[in-house]
Amino acid sequence: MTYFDQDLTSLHADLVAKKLTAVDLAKTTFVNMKQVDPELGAFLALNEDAALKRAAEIDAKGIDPDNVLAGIPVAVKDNIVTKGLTTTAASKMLEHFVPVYDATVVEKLYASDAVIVGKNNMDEFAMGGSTENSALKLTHNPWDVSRVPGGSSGGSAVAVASGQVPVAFGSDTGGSIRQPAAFNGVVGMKPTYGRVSRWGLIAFASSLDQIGPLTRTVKDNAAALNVIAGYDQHDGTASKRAVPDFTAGLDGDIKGMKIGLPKEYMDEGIDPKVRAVIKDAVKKFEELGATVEEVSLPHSRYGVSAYYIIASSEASSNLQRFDGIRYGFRAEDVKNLEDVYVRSRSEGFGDEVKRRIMLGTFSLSAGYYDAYFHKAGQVRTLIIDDFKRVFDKYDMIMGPVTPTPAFKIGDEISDPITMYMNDVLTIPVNLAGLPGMSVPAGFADGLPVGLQLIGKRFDESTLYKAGYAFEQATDFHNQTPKVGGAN
Ligand SMILES: NC(=O)C[C@H](N)C(=O)O
Repeated sequence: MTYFDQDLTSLHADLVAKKLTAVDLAKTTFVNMKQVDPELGAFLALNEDAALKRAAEIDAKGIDPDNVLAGIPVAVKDNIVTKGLTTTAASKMLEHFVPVYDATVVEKLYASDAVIVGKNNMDEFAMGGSTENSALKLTHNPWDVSRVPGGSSGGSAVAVASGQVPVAFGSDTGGSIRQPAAFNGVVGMKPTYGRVSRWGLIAFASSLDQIGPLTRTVKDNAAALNVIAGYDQHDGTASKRAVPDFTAGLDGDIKGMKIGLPKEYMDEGIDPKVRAVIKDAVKKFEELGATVEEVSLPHSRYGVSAYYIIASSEASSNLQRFDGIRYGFRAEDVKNLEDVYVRSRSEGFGDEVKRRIMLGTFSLSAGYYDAYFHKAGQVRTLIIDDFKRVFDKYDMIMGPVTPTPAFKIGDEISDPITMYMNDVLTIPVNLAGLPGMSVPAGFADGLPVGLQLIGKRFDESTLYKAGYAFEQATDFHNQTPKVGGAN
Protein backbone atom coordinates (compact mmCIF):
# COMPACT_ATOMS: atom_id res chain seq x y z
CA MET A 1 0.00 0.00 0.00
CA THR A 2 1.14 3.52 -0.70
CA TYR A 3 -0.58 6.79 0.07
CA PHE A 4 -1.10 7.58 -3.56
CA ASP A 5 -4.81 7.36 -3.51
CA GLN A 6 -5.07 9.37 -0.30
CA ASP A 7 -4.12 12.91 0.53
CA LEU A 8 -3.55 14.30 3.99
CA THR A 9 -7.17 15.31 4.48
CA SER A 10 -8.52 11.85 3.71
CA LEU A 11 -5.85 10.09 5.80
CA HIS A 12 -6.76 12.41 8.66
CA ALA A 13 -10.47 11.62 8.20
CA ASP A 14 -9.70 7.88 8.33
CA LEU A 15 -7.64 8.32 11.48
CA VAL A 16 -10.38 10.33 13.17
CA ALA A 17 -13.00 7.76 12.12
CA LYS A 18 -10.73 5.02 13.50
CA LYS A 19 -10.64 3.23 10.14
CA LEU A 20 -6.92 3.48 10.54
CA THR A 21 -4.59 3.86 13.51
CA ALA A 22 -1.38 5.85 13.69
CA VAL A 23 0.46 2.58 14.33
CA ASP A 24 -1.06 0.95 11.20
CA LEU A 25 -0.04 3.95 9.19
CA ALA A 26 3.50 4.04 10.58
CA LYS A 27 4.00 0.30 10.07
CA THR A 28 2.74 0.45 6.48
CA THR A 29 4.97 3.43 5.86
CA PHE A 30 8.10 1.54 6.84
CA VAL A 31 7.13 -1.59 4.85
CA ASN A 32 6.55 0.62 1.81
CA MET A 33 9.72 2.69 2.30
CA LYS A 34 11.82 -0.45 2.45
CA GLN A 35 10.33 -1.62 -0.84
CA VAL A 36 10.42 1.65 -2.73
CA ASP A 37 13.36 3.61 -1.40
CA PRO A 38 16.30 1.36 -2.28
CA GLU A 39 15.71 2.30 -5.93
CA LEU A 40 15.25 6.01 -5.19
CA GLY A 41 17.44 6.93 -2.22
CA ALA A 42 15.19 9.63 -0.75
CA PHE A 43 16.09 8.77 2.86
CA LEU A 44 19.38 8.95 4.74
CA ALA A 45 17.97 7.68 8.04
CA LEU A 46 14.80 5.93 9.12
CA ASN A 47 13.37 6.65 12.53
CA GLU A 48 11.51 3.37 12.85
CA ASP A 49 11.61 2.50 16.55
CA ALA A 50 10.92 6.01 17.79
CA ALA A 51 8.19 6.55 15.18
CA LEU A 52 6.33 3.35 16.11
CA LYS A 53 6.55 4.25 19.79
CA ARG A 54 5.28 7.73 19.10
CA ALA A 55 2.43 6.43 16.93
CA ALA A 56 1.33 4.12 19.76
CA GLU A 57 1.32 7.05 22.20
CA ILE A 58 -0.77 9.11 19.78
CA ASP A 59 -3.27 6.27 19.33
CA ALA A 60 -3.47 5.88 23.11
CA LYS A 61 -4.36 9.50 23.72
CA GLY A 62 -6.62 9.70 20.63
CA ILE A 63 -6.42 11.56 17.32
CA ASP A 64 -7.30 15.22 17.72
CA PRO A 65 -9.85 15.99 14.98
CA ASP A 66 -8.60 19.60 14.79
CA ASN A 67 -5.05 18.50 14.21
CA VAL A 68 -4.56 17.49 10.60
CA LEU A 69 -1.03 16.10 11.11
CA ALA A 70 -1.97 13.93 14.11
CA GLY A 71 -0.69 10.42 13.48
CA ILE A 72 0.56 11.34 9.99
CA PRO A 73 4.01 10.11 8.88
CA VAL A 74 6.20 13.02 7.84
CA ALA A 75 9.79 13.30 6.59
CA VAL A 76 12.30 16.03 7.34
CA LYS A 77 15.29 17.24 5.30
CA ASP A 78 18.56 16.30 6.91
CA ASN A 79 19.64 19.87 7.61
CA ILE A 80 16.82 20.33 10.14
CA VAL A 81 18.05 19.17 13.53
CA THR A 82 16.26 16.33 15.30
CA LYS A 83 17.19 15.47 18.86
CA GLY A 84 18.55 11.94 19.15
CA LEU A 85 18.29 11.34 15.39
CA THR A 86 21.33 11.83 13.14
CA THR A 87 21.35 15.08 11.22
CA THR A 88 24.09 15.11 8.61
CA ALA A 89 23.31 17.91 6.14
CA ALA A 90 24.46 15.13 3.76
CA SER A 91 28.06 15.97 4.65
CA LYS A 92 30.95 13.83 5.77
CA MET A 93 31.53 16.67 8.24
CA LEU A 94 28.35 15.73 10.16
CA GLU A 95 27.97 12.09 9.14
CA HIS A 96 27.66 10.86 12.73
CA PHE A 97 26.23 14.02 14.31
CA VAL A 98 23.35 13.48 16.72
CA PRO A 99 21.78 16.80 17.77
CA VAL A 100 20.95 17.53 21.39
CA TYR A 101 17.91 19.65 20.58
CA ASP A 102 15.02 19.85 18.12
CA ALA A 103 14.56 22.59 15.55
CA THR A 104 11.52 24.77 16.28
CA VAL A 105 9.82 23.27 13.23
CA VAL A 106 10.42 19.78 14.63
CA GLU A 107 9.07 20.83 18.03
CA LYS A 108 5.96 22.12 16.29
CA LEU A 109 5.60 18.85 14.39
CA TYR A 110 5.82 16.88 17.62
CA ALA A 111 3.36 19.25 19.31
CA SER A 112 0.92 18.58 16.47
CA ASP A 113 1.33 14.79 16.92
CA ALA A 114 3.01 14.26 13.55
CA VAL A 115 5.15 11.11 13.33
CA ILE A 116 8.65 11.79 11.97
CA VAL A 117 9.61 8.68 10.01
CA GLY A 118 12.98 9.67 8.59
CA LYS A 119 15.48 12.20 7.30
CA ASN A 120 15.83 13.09 3.64
CA ASN A 121 18.87 13.20 1.42
CA MET A 122 19.95 16.59 0.05
CA ASP A 123 22.88 18.40 -1.52
CA GLU A 124 25.63 18.84 1.06
CA PHE A 125 24.74 21.83 3.29
CA ALA A 126 21.92 22.56 0.79
CA MET A 127 24.39 23.64 -1.87
CA GLY A 128 23.30 22.31 -5.22
CA GLY A 129 20.40 21.69 -7.55
CA SER A 130 20.47 17.93 -8.12
CA THR A 131 21.19 16.21 -4.76
CA GLU A 132 24.34 14.87 -6.48
CA ASN A 133 26.38 16.91 -4.01
CA SER A 134 25.29 14.65 -1.16
CA ALA A 135 28.39 13.06 0.32
CA LEU A 136 26.28 10.12 1.44
CA LYS A 137 24.10 8.82 -1.39
CA LEU A 138 22.57 9.45 -4.78
CA THR A 139 18.84 10.16 -5.11
CA HIS A 140 16.90 9.28 -8.27
CA ASN A 141 13.88 10.90 -9.86
CA PRO A 142 10.88 8.51 -9.62
CA TRP A 143 9.59 9.63 -13.05
CA ASP A 144 12.84 8.50 -14.67
CA VAL A 145 15.50 7.03 -12.44
CA SER A 146 18.28 8.06 -14.81
CA ARG A 147 17.44 11.68 -13.95
CA VAL A 148 18.16 13.91 -10.97
CA PRO A 149 15.42 14.74 -8.45
CA GLY A 150 16.57 18.37 -8.30
CA GLY A 151 17.95 19.88 -5.14
CA SER A 152 18.84 20.66 -2.67
CA SER A 153 15.65 19.20 -1.09
CA GLY A 154 15.74 16.31 -3.59
CA GLY A 155 15.10 13.57 -1.03
CA SER A 156 12.08 15.40 0.42
CA ALA A 157 10.48 15.87 -3.02
CA VAL A 158 11.10 12.23 -3.99
CA ALA A 159 9.73 10.95 -0.67
CA VAL A 160 6.43 12.72 -1.42
CA ALA A 161 6.31 12.07 -5.19
CA SER A 162 6.91 8.34 -4.73
CA GLY A 163 4.13 8.06 -2.15
CA GLN A 164 6.40 7.23 0.78
CA VAL A 165 5.05 10.07 2.90
CA PRO A 166 2.24 12.57 2.29
CA VAL A 167 4.29 15.50 3.63
CA ALA A 168 7.97 16.36 3.82
CA PHE A 169 9.75 19.49 4.98
CA GLY A 170 12.61 21.03 3.03
CA SER A 171 14.54 24.29 2.98
CA ASP A 172 14.91 26.83 0.20
CA THR A 173 17.76 29.32 -0.10
CA GLY A 174 17.67 29.91 -3.85
CA GLY A 175 15.09 27.41 -5.09
CA SER A 176 15.74 24.27 -3.08
CA ILE A 177 12.09 23.51 -2.34
CA ARG A 178 10.51 24.77 -5.56
CA GLN A 179 12.96 23.28 -8.08
CA PRO A 180 12.81 19.69 -6.74
CA ALA A 181 9.03 20.06 -6.31
CA ALA A 182 8.83 21.01 -10.01
CA PHE A 183 11.13 18.15 -11.09
CA ASN A 184 9.04 15.60 -9.18
CA GLY A 185 5.52 16.89 -9.85
CA VAL A 186 4.66 17.87 -6.27
CA VAL A 187 3.63 21.11 -4.54
CA GLY A 188 6.45 22.99 -2.80
CA MET A 189 6.11 26.24 -0.86
CA LYS A 190 8.98 28.59 0.03
CA PRO A 191 7.26 30.84 2.57
CA THR A 192 7.97 34.55 3.06
CA TYR A 193 11.32 35.12 4.79
CA GLY A 194 10.44 35.30 8.48
CA ARG A 195 7.25 33.25 8.25
CA VAL A 196 8.87 30.06 9.60
CA SER A 197 11.52 29.87 12.30
CA ARG A 198 15.05 28.99 11.16
CA TRP A 199 16.06 27.87 14.66
CA GLY A 200 17.63 24.46 14.24
CA LEU A 201 18.02 24.73 10.48
CA ILE A 202 21.72 24.19 9.78
CA ALA A 203 22.55 27.62 8.42
CA PHE A 204 23.66 28.05 4.81
CA ALA A 205 22.77 31.67 3.94
CA SER A 206 20.87 33.13 6.86
CA SER A 207 19.32 36.07 5.00
CA LEU A 208 17.77 33.71 2.45
CA ASP A 209 17.07 30.32 4.09
CA GLN A 210 13.44 29.34 4.77
CA ILE A 211 11.85 26.01 5.69
CA GLY A 212 8.69 24.95 3.87
CA PRO A 213 6.43 21.96 3.08
CA LEU A 214 6.33 19.64 0.07
CA THR A 215 3.07 17.78 -0.51
CA ARG A 216 1.00 16.19 -3.26
CA THR A 217 -1.77 18.78 -3.15
CA VAL A 218 -2.13 22.49 -2.49
CA LYS A 219 -4.56 21.97 0.38
CA ASP A 220 -2.17 19.57 2.11
CA ASN A 221 0.56 22.13 1.70
CA ALA A 222 -1.52 24.90 3.26
CA ALA A 223 -2.39 22.60 6.17
CA ALA A 224 1.28 21.74 6.72
CA LEU A 225 2.37 25.40 6.64
CA ASN A 226 -0.28 26.15 9.28
CA VAL A 227 1.58 23.83 11.63
CA ILE A 228 5.13 25.18 11.19
CA ALA A 229 4.54 28.93 10.69
CA GLY A 230 4.78 31.59 13.37
CA TYR A 231 6.94 33.66 15.66
CA ASP A 232 9.83 32.12 17.54
CA GLN A 233 11.91 33.93 20.15
CA HIS A 234 14.94 31.85 19.12
CA ASP A 235 15.04 33.35 15.62
CA GLY A 236 15.54 37.11 15.49
CA THR A 237 14.15 37.23 11.95
CA ALA A 238 10.96 35.27 12.68
CA SER A 239 7.98 37.56 12.17
CA LYS A 240 5.56 38.44 14.95
CA ARG A 241 2.81 38.90 12.39
CA ALA A 242 -0.30 36.78 13.02
CA VAL A 243 -0.47 33.61 10.97
CA PRO A 244 -3.73 33.20 9.05
CA ASP A 245 -5.33 29.79 8.50
CA PHE A 246 -3.88 29.02 5.08
CA THR A 247 -6.60 26.46 4.34
CA ALA A 248 -9.37 29.05 4.84
CA GLY A 249 -10.99 30.41 1.70
CA LEU A 250 -9.09 28.06 -0.59
CA ASP A 251 -12.12 27.39 -2.74
CA GLY A 252 -13.03 31.04 -3.20
CA ASP A 253 -12.99 31.94 -6.89
CA ILE A 254 -10.13 33.81 -8.48
CA LYS A 255 -12.25 35.94 -10.81
CA GLY A 256 -10.72 39.37 -11.22
CA MET A 257 -7.33 38.33 -9.83
CA LYS A 258 -4.59 40.33 -11.56
CA ILE A 259 -1.56 38.26 -12.45
CA GLY A 260 1.75 39.44 -13.92
CA LEU A 261 3.75 37.19 -16.24
CA PRO A 262 7.34 38.49 -16.38
CA LYS A 263 8.64 38.55 -19.93
CA GLU A 264 12.11 37.66 -18.64
CA TYR A 265 10.64 34.38 -17.32
CA MET A 266 9.41 33.36 -20.78
CA ASP A 267 12.38 34.30 -23.00
CA GLU A 268 14.60 32.16 -25.25
CA GLY A 269 16.55 30.83 -22.27
CA ILE A 270 13.52 28.77 -21.30
CA ASP A 271 12.96 25.35 -22.93
CA PRO A 272 10.11 25.78 -25.48
CA LYS A 273 8.34 22.74 -23.99
CA VAL A 274 8.37 24.37 -20.56
CA ARG A 275 7.10 27.62 -22.09
CA ALA A 276 4.26 25.73 -23.80
CA VAL A 277 3.17 24.23 -20.45
CA ILE A 278 3.19 27.69 -18.83
CA LYS A 279 1.21 29.19 -21.72
CA ASP A 280 -1.44 26.51 -21.18
CA ALA A 281 -1.48 27.38 -17.49
CA VAL A 282 -1.99 31.05 -18.38
CA LYS A 283 -5.01 30.07 -20.51
CA LYS A 284 -6.38 28.04 -17.62
CA PHE A 285 -6.09 31.03 -15.26
CA GLU A 286 -7.85 33.21 -17.83
CA GLU A 287 -10.65 30.66 -18.13
CA LEU A 288 -10.96 30.82 -14.35
CA GLY A 289 -11.55 34.58 -14.62
CA ALA A 290 -8.10 35.97 -13.80
CA THR A 291 -6.35 38.49 -16.01
CA VAL A 292 -2.79 37.68 -16.95
CA GLU A 293 -0.61 40.45 -18.38
CA GLU A 294 3.01 40.68 -19.37
CA VAL A 295 5.19 42.52 -16.85
CA SER A 296 8.92 43.09 -16.50
CA LEU A 297 11.42 42.23 -13.77
CA PRO A 298 14.40 43.80 -15.54
CA HIS A 299 17.00 43.04 -12.86
CA SER A 300 16.11 39.39 -12.37
CA ARG A 301 18.85 38.44 -14.85
CA TYR A 302 21.43 39.62 -12.33
CA GLY A 303 19.90 37.50 -9.56
CA VAL A 304 22.14 34.45 -9.98
CA SER A 305 25.33 36.56 -9.89
CA ALA A 306 24.22 38.48 -6.81
CA TYR A 307 23.05 35.28 -5.11
CA TYR A 308 26.36 33.49 -5.52
CA ILE A 309 28.13 36.41 -3.87
CA ILE A 310 25.62 36.90 -1.03
CA ALA A 311 24.84 33.23 -0.32
CA SER A 312 28.50 32.19 -0.54
CA SER A 313 29.63 35.05 1.71
CA GLU A 314 27.08 34.09 4.34
CA ALA A 315 28.03 30.42 3.95
CA SER A 316 31.72 31.16 4.41
CA SER A 317 30.85 32.75 7.73
CA ASN A 318 28.25 30.18 8.84
CA LEU A 319 30.48 27.23 8.03
CA GLN A 320 33.43 28.54 10.07
CA ARG A 321 32.04 26.60 13.03
CA PHE A 322 33.05 23.32 11.41
CA ASP A 323 36.63 23.45 12.57
CA GLY A 324 37.31 19.85 13.58
CA ILE A 325 37.24 20.82 17.26
CA ARG A 326 33.77 21.63 18.47
CA TYR A 327 31.82 18.96 16.66
CA GLY A 328 31.75 16.97 13.48
CA PHE A 329 34.53 15.33 11.53
CA ARG A 330 38.14 15.58 12.70
CA ALA A 331 41.07 14.46 10.54
CA GLU A 332 43.32 11.78 11.98
CA ASP A 333 47.05 11.91 12.71
CA VAL A 334 47.14 15.67 12.85
CA LYS A 335 50.42 17.41 13.67
CA ASN A 336 49.25 20.66 15.24
CA LEU A 337 46.28 22.99 15.62
CA GLU A 338 46.65 24.47 12.15
CA ASP A 339 46.69 20.93 10.77
CA VAL A 340 43.44 20.11 12.64
CA TYR A 341 41.67 23.02 10.97
CA VAL A 342 43.09 22.63 7.50
CA ARG A 343 42.86 18.87 7.19
CA SER A 344 39.50 18.49 8.93
CA ARG A 345 37.93 21.07 6.63
CA SER A 346 39.73 19.79 3.53
CA GLU A 347 38.67 16.21 4.16
CA GLY A 348 35.25 16.91 5.70
CA PHE A 349 33.76 19.25 3.08
CA GLY A 350 32.93 18.28 -0.50
CA ASP A 351 34.04 20.21 -3.60
CA GLU A 352 30.95 22.40 -4.01
CA VAL A 353 31.01 23.48 -0.37
CA LYS A 354 34.70 24.35 -0.63
CA ARG A 355 34.04 26.29 -3.85
CA ARG A 356 31.41 28.40 -2.09
CA ILE A 357 33.51 28.97 1.02
CA MET A 358 36.37 30.21 -1.15
CA LEU A 359 34.08 32.38 -3.25
CA GLY A 360 32.48 33.86 -0.15
CA THR A 361 35.73 34.44 1.70
CA PHE A 362 37.14 36.15 -1.36
CA SER A 363 34.18 38.46 -1.86
CA LEU A 364 34.22 39.49 1.80
CA SER A 365 37.94 40.16 1.92
CA ALA A 366 39.34 43.68 2.27
CA GLY A 367 39.86 45.21 -1.13
CA TYR A 368 37.15 43.14 -2.81
CA TYR A 369 34.21 43.79 -0.48
CA ASP A 370 33.02 46.92 -2.31
CA ALA A 371 33.36 45.39 -5.74
CA TYR A 372 31.54 42.18 -4.85
CA PHE A 373 29.55 41.92 -1.60
CA HIS A 374 28.47 45.54 -1.52
CA LYS A 375 27.59 45.54 -5.22
CA ALA A 376 25.57 42.33 -4.81
CA GLY A 377 23.60 44.02 -2.02
CA GLN A 378 22.79 46.90 -4.37
CA VAL A 379 21.58 44.46 -7.03
CA ARG A 380 19.43 42.82 -4.38
CA THR A 381 17.75 46.17 -3.71
CA LEU A 382 17.04 46.64 -7.42
CA ILE A 383 15.45 43.19 -7.55
CA ILE A 384 13.29 44.01 -4.50
CA ASP A 385 12.20 47.23 -6.22
CA ASP A 386 11.30 45.36 -9.43
CA PHE A 387 8.90 43.15 -7.49
CA LYS A 388 7.46 46.11 -5.57
CA ARG A 389 6.64 47.91 -8.81
CA VAL A 390 4.80 44.89 -10.20
CA PHE A 391 2.94 44.28 -6.94
CA ASP A 392 1.66 47.87 -6.97
CA LYS A 393 -0.62 46.73 -9.80
CA TYR A 394 -0.83 42.94 -9.59
CA ASP A 395 -1.96 40.44 -6.95
CA MET A 396 0.43 37.71 -7.95
CA ILE A 397 3.22 36.85 -10.39
CA MET A 398 3.47 33.59 -12.28
CA GLY A 399 5.93 31.83 -14.54
CA PRO A 400 7.98 28.66 -14.79
CA VAL A 401 9.95 27.34 -11.81
CA THR A 402 12.89 26.10 -13.87
CA PRO A 403 14.15 26.62 -17.41
CA THR A 404 14.10 22.84 -18.13
CA PRO A 405 12.61 19.66 -16.67
CA ALA A 406 14.82 17.23 -14.70
CA PHE A 407 18.16 16.56 -16.42
CA LYS A 408 20.19 13.34 -16.50
CA ILE A 409 22.31 12.34 -13.52
CA GLY A 410 25.90 13.36 -14.32
CA ASP A 411 24.98 15.91 -17.01
CA GLU A 412 25.55 19.16 -15.09
CA ILE A 413 27.54 18.19 -12.05
CA SER A 414 30.91 19.11 -13.56
CA ASP A 415 29.62 22.45 -14.86
CA PRO A 416 28.72 24.67 -11.87
CA ILE A 417 27.49 27.62 -13.94
CA THR A 418 24.97 25.47 -15.83
CA MET A 419 23.89 23.96 -12.52
CA TYR A 420 23.51 27.43 -10.95
CA MET A 421 21.30 28.57 -13.85
CA ASN A 422 18.63 26.06 -12.76
CA ASP A 423 17.66 28.61 -10.14
CA VAL A 424 17.57 31.67 -12.39
CA LEU A 425 13.77 31.94 -11.93
CA THR A 426 13.65 31.09 -8.23
CA ILE A 427 16.61 33.03 -6.79
CA PRO A 428 15.07 36.53 -7.21
CA VAL A 429 12.21 35.43 -4.94
CA ASN A 430 14.64 34.56 -2.13
CA LEU A 431 16.62 37.75 -2.62
CA ALA A 432 13.37 39.71 -2.19
CA GLY A 433 12.16 37.55 0.73
CA LEU A 434 8.85 36.78 -1.01
CA PRO A 435 6.73 33.61 -0.89
CA GLY A 436 6.98 31.33 -3.92
CA MET A 437 5.25 28.06 -4.68
CA SER A 438 5.66 25.36 -7.31
CA VAL A 439 2.49 23.66 -8.51
CA PRO A 440 2.36 20.72 -10.97
CA ALA A 441 1.43 22.24 -14.34
CA GLY A 442 1.98 19.54 -16.93
CA PHE A 443 4.63 17.42 -18.58
CA ALA A 444 7.41 17.75 -21.13
CA ASP A 445 8.43 14.40 -22.62
CA GLY A 446 6.89 12.60 -19.65
CA LEU A 447 8.71 14.73 -17.07
CA PRO A 448 6.83 17.04 -14.69
CA VAL A 449 6.92 20.82 -15.19
CA GLY A 450 6.20 23.23 -12.34
CA LEU A 451 4.30 26.49 -12.40
CA GLN A 452 5.74 29.10 -10.04
CA LEU A 453 3.38 31.42 -8.19
CA ILE A 454 5.06 34.39 -6.48
CA GLY A 455 3.27 36.56 -3.95
CA LYS A 456 3.57 39.74 -1.93
CA ARG A 457 5.35 39.48 1.41
CA PHE A 458 3.32 37.35 3.83
CA ASP A 459 0.66 36.71 1.21
CA GLU A 460 1.02 32.93 0.95
CA SER A 461 -2.80 32.80 1.13
CA THR A 462 -3.19 34.22 -2.38
CA LEU A 463 -0.75 31.65 -3.75
CA TYR A 464 -2.64 28.82 -2.08
CA LYS A 465 -5.97 30.13 -3.35
CA ALA A 466 -4.70 30.47 -6.92
CA GLY A 467 -2.84 27.16 -6.77
CA TYR A 468 -5.91 25.40 -5.46
CA ALA A 469 -8.14 26.83 -8.22
CA PHE A 470 -5.61 25.70 -10.83
CA GLU A 471 -5.29 22.27 -9.26
CA GLN A 472 -9.07 21.77 -9.17
CA ALA A 473 -9.25 22.66 -12.86
CA THR A 474 -6.43 20.28 -13.87
CA ASP A 475 -5.39 16.71 -13.26
CA PHE A 476 -1.58 16.90 -13.12
CA HIS A 477 -1.33 16.29 -9.38
CA ASN A 478 -3.12 12.97 -9.81
CA GLN A 479 -0.49 11.55 -12.18
CA THR A 480 1.89 9.11 -10.58
CA PRO A 481 5.53 8.43 -11.34
CA LYS A 482 7.03 5.16 -12.57
CA VAL A 483 8.56 4.21 -9.23
CA GLY A 484 6.44 4.26 -6.10
CA GLY A 485 3.07 5.87 -6.46
CA ALA A 486 0.18 3.70 -7.49
CA ASN A 487 2.41 1.20 -9.29
N1 LIG B 1 20.03 25.95 -1.64
C1 LIG B 1 19.25 26.27 -2.61
O1 LIG B 1 18.19 26.84 -2.40
C2 LIG B 1 19.62 25.82 -3.97
C3 LIG B 1 20.60 26.47 -4.79
N2 LIG B 1 20.61 25.67 -5.96
C4 LIG B 1 21.98 26.50 -4.22
O2 LIG B 1 22.75 25.69 -4.59
O3 LIG B 1 22.33 27.33 -3.45
